[in-house]
Amino acid sequence: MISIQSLTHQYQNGPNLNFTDWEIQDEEQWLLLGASGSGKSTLLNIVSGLLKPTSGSVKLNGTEIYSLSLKDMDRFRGQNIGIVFQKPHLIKSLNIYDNVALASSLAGIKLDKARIFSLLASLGLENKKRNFPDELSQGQLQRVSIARALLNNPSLLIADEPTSSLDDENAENVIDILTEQAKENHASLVIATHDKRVRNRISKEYLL
Ligand SMILES: Nc1ncnc2c1ncn2[C@@H]1O[C@H](COP(=O)(O)OP(=O)(O)OP(=O)(O)O)[C@@H](O)[C@H]1O
Repeated sequence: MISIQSLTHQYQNGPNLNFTDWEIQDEEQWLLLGASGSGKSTLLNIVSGLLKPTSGSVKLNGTEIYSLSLKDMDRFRGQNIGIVFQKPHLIKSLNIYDNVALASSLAGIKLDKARIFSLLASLGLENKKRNFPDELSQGQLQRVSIARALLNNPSLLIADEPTSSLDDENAENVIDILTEQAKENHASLVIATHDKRVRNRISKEYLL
């Protein structure tokens, strides 16, 4: 379970943002909606442990994440939160298998080869393990980043605008993949978007 309480963020030379309290139960799927500049990225960064809020609390499965040291926070994030960024951010000199595997070594988790193989297979990438990022399409790269986000069995999967640059068919595929993979991996899912195509697919909404 994830909860935010009395959360605020004051940017230096920027706005003071206040976030309504939010509880996400295990395996729930939510949309994070708001106009441009309303604070979606800020909230995602706070919830994923990347940006310390000015005040308030973020709890994930009973752990107050901003009470952790930076080192413990990095490890905690790697073990509990999977993030699919707008761009895949893969390492060009590593093949697809190694790019995904990196997520477990960074989180201090023992490499589980079988899990990498099964994730890549479930995302239609079993034939791309030995290829390099340059050799894949944008849609395939996005699926690699979903595999990487899921590798450590996170309890929370976060996706930031995953459909913004996709046509209708691919947007639908990515939503199917995210919702199905979250379910299969027993993770809660938060998708930040203003894409109307996504709004028809997930009913719970947090509005900024
Ligand atoms: N580092 C910063 N310093 C000062 N102000 C910032 C900083 N980062 C963001 N802001 C401001 O905080 C507000 C929220 O920004 P944020 O990026 O969270 O919005 P968003 O909802 O994700 O927007 P978009 O949909 O356009 O990506 C905006 O007014 C933005 O200008």
